[in-house]
Amino acid sequence: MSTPILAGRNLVREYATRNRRGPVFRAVDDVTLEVGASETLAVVGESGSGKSSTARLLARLDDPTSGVIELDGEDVTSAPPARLRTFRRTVQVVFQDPYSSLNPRHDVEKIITAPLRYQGLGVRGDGTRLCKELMERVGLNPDHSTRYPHQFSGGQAQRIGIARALAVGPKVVICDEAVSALDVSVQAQVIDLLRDLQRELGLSYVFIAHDLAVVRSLADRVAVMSGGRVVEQGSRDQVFDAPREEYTRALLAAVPRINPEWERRRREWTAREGQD
Ligand SMILES: Nc1ncnc2c1ncn2[C@@H]1O[C@H](COP(=O)(O)OP(=O)(O)OP(=O)(O)O)[C@@H](O)[C@H]1O
Repeated sequence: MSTPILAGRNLVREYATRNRRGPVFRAVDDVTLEVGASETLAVVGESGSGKSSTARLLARLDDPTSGVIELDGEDVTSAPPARLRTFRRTVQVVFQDPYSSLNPRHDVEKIITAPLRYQGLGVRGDGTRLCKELMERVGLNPDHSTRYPHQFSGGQAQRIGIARALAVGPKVVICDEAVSALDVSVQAQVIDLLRDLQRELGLSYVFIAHDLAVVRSLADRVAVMSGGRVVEQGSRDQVFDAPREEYTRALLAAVPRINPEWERRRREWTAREGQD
């Protein structure tokens, strides 16, 4: 890989424990990850292994206790606000739960064009056209730009989140469990969309997931996390076909564990499918 487009080096994130005088809890422990242009790096691991905390650091939504974040080789760890705004033009995030990450009081056009307003890129006049183009691009009916999040199914709402991420023309999209709570068939459709977008736009993805089946169809490289550390990192084929670590072998062999909260959402969102 030439200079990675986004990298985290020796990242550490400590949280204070409930007992403030007690020891700090190290959720991310010396993690180094790199993603190259048009590449997908999958970060996998069990619940609590530190994936989301790492994603938040890479997205500059949280500050590392120590370590460095680099964009195109430039250290942006303590970037001033103006630089951070440019960073957000290049690195966007799609979150796990589309409903809680989309403002329920805003219509789709306002949601999708929000990052442009944040960037001060001004969307007056052509905001509607841009929104409709993006909606079409992610497989949504552009006539629904005046609808609100609750009027969409889970899969459709996640497409809105993807359109919003694309609005500023990013190079990297961090997908934090972006398809985990979707029904399996909807999951496959959203993954197909992500793959098409990558091909067309040359996007890089950091794809956070606990579901290895999902990762296999998308990843170029895989990093396996456990207890806040990266325990194994390699090409998709190496990690899947010849895992070096016992932990990875166990993860590959594990029967997917049902998370009751995701199951509840999955049922609720599935009920909304085909609503429109
Ligand atoms: N703000 C916080 N304050 C204290 N502890 C936290 C905080 N955020 C995360 N943690 C802890 O850090 C550990 C790693 O959490 P993280 O969410 O990064 O893991 P994960 O692999 O993404 O798991 P999940 O898939 O369940 O979200 C967990 O033990 C979690 O309880």
